[in-house]
Amino acid sequence: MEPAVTPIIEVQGLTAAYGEESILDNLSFTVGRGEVFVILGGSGCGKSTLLKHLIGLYRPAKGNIFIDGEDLVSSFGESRQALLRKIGVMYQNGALFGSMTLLENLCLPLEEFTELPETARNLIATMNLSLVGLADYHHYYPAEISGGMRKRAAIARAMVLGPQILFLDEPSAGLDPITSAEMDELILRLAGSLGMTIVVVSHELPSIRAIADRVIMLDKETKGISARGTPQQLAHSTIPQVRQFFARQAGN
Ligand SMILES: Nc1ncnc2c1ncn2[C@@H]1O[C@H](COP(=O)(O)OP(=O)(O)OP(=O)(O)O)[C@@H](O)[C@H]1O
Repeated sequence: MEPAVTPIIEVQGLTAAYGEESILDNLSFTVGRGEVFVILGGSGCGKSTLLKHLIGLYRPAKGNIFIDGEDLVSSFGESRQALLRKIGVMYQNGALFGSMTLLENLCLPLEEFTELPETARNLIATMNLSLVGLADYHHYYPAEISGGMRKRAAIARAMVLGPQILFLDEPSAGLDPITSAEMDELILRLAGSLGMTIVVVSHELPSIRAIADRVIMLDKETKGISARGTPQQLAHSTIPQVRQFFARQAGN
């Protein structure tokens, strides 16, 4: 028998609410190590809400989240900090500091969270910029580079502390098709070469088809997961709503 592999993320019975209003109800799923896992769904179905729970920004109304076998929900203090260090996040708008160069943006978390000397910090920051193809741009300010490059720089910053899991909120949003395809290639390269687990919130179906090992599709009506599986499985779903979602994009 194959040894059971602990999933890197395990969500059990997650209910998420803002005040009295529940947005997600009793969600359970796992993300395997090294997977590119996509959270998909229409506007307002709770994708960002789920992401914010997975990265520890919000605590669930009910349920458990295990990261690398450790309980995120009840963690606190130093062990919570250690757990959160396993996670890197790229927010939808990148959120780089405009007054700092790309290198300075990447050095900032290293200054804040490590005791490394400046030369080591610069080396790690430069290495991470190289990983996303921006080695030659380390002295540029965010406003001096394109939107796609800013997103790649934001991914490099999310990786600079060496997380095991990378969360990307809508990495292709607002990018033209070519730049979006380059973003897909980058995601596949990071997962393939570095073995990172990457959780992507997206509703860009061409991109989902290109990158996803597995997808969960959230449903606003039921507040649950309406479909789960590989993109190929979802394209042949017996649920018309899920099938239509994929078919619509295929016609574009
Ligand atoms: N901080 C908040 N307080 C109260 N309600 C919120 C808050 N954030 C989101 N919501 C509500 O929760 C629901 C889900 O929002 P969420 O942003 O998670 O959806 P989404 O799937 O990411 O949507 P989109 O694709 O449009 O970004 C929406 O009805 C939204 O209005």
